[in-house]
Amino acid sequence: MATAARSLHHQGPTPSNPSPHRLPVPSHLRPQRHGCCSRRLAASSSDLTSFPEPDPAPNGVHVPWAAASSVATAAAAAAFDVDAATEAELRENGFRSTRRTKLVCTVGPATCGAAELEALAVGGMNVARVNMCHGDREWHRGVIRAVRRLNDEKGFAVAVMMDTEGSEIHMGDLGGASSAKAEDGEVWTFSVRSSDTSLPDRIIHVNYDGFAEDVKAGDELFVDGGMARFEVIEKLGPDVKCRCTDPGLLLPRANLTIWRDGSVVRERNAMLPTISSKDWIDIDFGIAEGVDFVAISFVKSAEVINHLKSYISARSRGSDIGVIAKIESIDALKNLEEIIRASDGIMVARGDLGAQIPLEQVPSIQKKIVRMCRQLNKPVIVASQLLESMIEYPTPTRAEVADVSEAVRQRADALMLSGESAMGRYPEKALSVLRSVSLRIERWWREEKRHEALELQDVSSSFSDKISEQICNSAAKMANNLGVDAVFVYTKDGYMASLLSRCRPDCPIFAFTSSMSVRRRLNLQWGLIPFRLSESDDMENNLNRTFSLLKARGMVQSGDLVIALSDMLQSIQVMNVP
Ligand SMILES: Nc1ncnc2c1ncn2[C@@H]1O[C@H](COP(=O)(O)OP(=O)(O)OP(=O)(O)O)[C@@H](O)[C@H]1O
Ligand SMILES: CC(=O)C(=O)O
Ligand SMILES: [K+]
Ligand SMILES: [Mg+2]
Repeated sequence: MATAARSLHHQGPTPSNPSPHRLPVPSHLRPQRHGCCSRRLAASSSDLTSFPEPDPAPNGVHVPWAAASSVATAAAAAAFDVDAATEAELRENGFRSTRRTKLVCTVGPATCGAAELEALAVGGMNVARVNMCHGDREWHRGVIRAVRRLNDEKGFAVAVMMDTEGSEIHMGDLGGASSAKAEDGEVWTFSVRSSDTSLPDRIIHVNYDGFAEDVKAGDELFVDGGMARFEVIEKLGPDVKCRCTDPGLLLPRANLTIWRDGSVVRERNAMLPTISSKDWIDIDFGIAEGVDFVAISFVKSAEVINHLKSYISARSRGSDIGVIAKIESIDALKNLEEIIRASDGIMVARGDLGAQIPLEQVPSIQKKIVRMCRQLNKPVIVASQLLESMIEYPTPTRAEVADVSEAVRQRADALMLSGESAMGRYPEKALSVLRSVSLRIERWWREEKRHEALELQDVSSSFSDKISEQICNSAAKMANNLGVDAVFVYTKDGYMASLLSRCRPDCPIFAFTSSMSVRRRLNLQWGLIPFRLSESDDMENNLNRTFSLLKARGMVQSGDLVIALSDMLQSIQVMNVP
């Protein structure tokens, strides 16, 4: 592992001893389209200290939570938070119609400004993802802090996910060019020689030292899973000459996959560590900045997830960070179940997955992973190319809408935008397509009463957790049979809320927790509306307080039928809101 690790061009500390030093900041990685975010961030705070009145027509309109009408409510509400976008949705449509599928947006140059981030939050972004493959440290810091500021000042609860670069083989950055076109029959050179200056025409830098050793004449080279294809014709020391067989656009830092006789070549590159030296430094950075999730690229086994989880718990005392395993390699598929069990959530990273296995296998594998995650009670994100054409165009293709619908129908916890929100022309429109398609399919599901035949296996290990699980399974059944308006769950660590989410009940789940970080993490899970509430030990008191706070803000009404659960008491109650 150590030798392989060193052959990637990100030199740094070893995983067991990551040093806090910062990597140099390559200027070519700075975002191009919207320029410097930090400048915008600095200007945004002054106008937010007063709380405007609630907006009566809140769809898509910012409604600060503290807009509650009376002083008394404001004082009581100090111990109570709900996401401003959710509150708007609840008031407009009633809570039965809230969106259950969660939305993750990759932030990039098109969306890193404070105004663009706020527009995404208003549009329903539950999690903001930053990809450590792109952008520099200051840029990432600016985005993470801007999201935090948005949460603090405007009442959102957007979680932040940091996605590691991983030891993937990728091209360099094209010497600053935004793209390069490879034409049919052209000969290009892929070289491990690095160069600080821009490279001559048709020479592409590759970040992995073993590249020339791994390839053979006759191999196929896939750029970004097939955006362009080359055939290896000759090796000359560190240079590999290739002929373009499928013309296409080469983007900076595009991934490279080597294919031989119909399958992916995994030679020395199979030995590369899942978490590279640079990744460990990025993870330290993520811990320091208090991100909510770390997504690990190209996970091969459960071991690395376990290692990372103990690393994080040793380093980040108190604050817990969820570890998401990205399924995007053949090895991950071989060890799927143990990886899911070890992690706090899964991403079906269809981009790279589709470069490692035949494309026609991706849909069935997605379905299998989504199902397995539900069985094992782990949130699952379906990612990549959901609305790819919206990078360029303001409307999606019919095929894309069908793909999004299918992921919602499979009842994945979350859908993710990549390039659509990071560097596309229509980030907000793309998000609104995800939102409206999700709402439509979810409603269809409820109206048709298509309760799936999925028999949930037992998943909890301790006896106490088993009790919670039985309570949740029963509560979800009761909720559907009685047609209740909502299930309330009072939860310390979020586990009971996740067990309820797993049942995918017809009604929404109001999850109350006293922890801000638990609340943000619950934002990734299907059907949960996370609230922060400083709870007392007295359940009766909690309930009465919740009812009056929710009523004061127009989020429930007298007579609404509710099932209330508590993980502390392991209780279940059915009642009408007084
Ligand atoms: N911080 C950023 N700065 C500049 N461009 C970005 C940034 N984040 C994303 N992008 C652009 O958006 C595209 C899609 O983003 P995405 O995060 O899905 O990356 P990716 O490179 O396809 O890799 P991965 O497999 O890690 O998801 C990228 O290829 C890149 O062009
Ligand atoms: C999201 C990601 O990493 C992929 O699709 O490859
Ligand atoms: K990544
Ligand atoms: Mg990937």
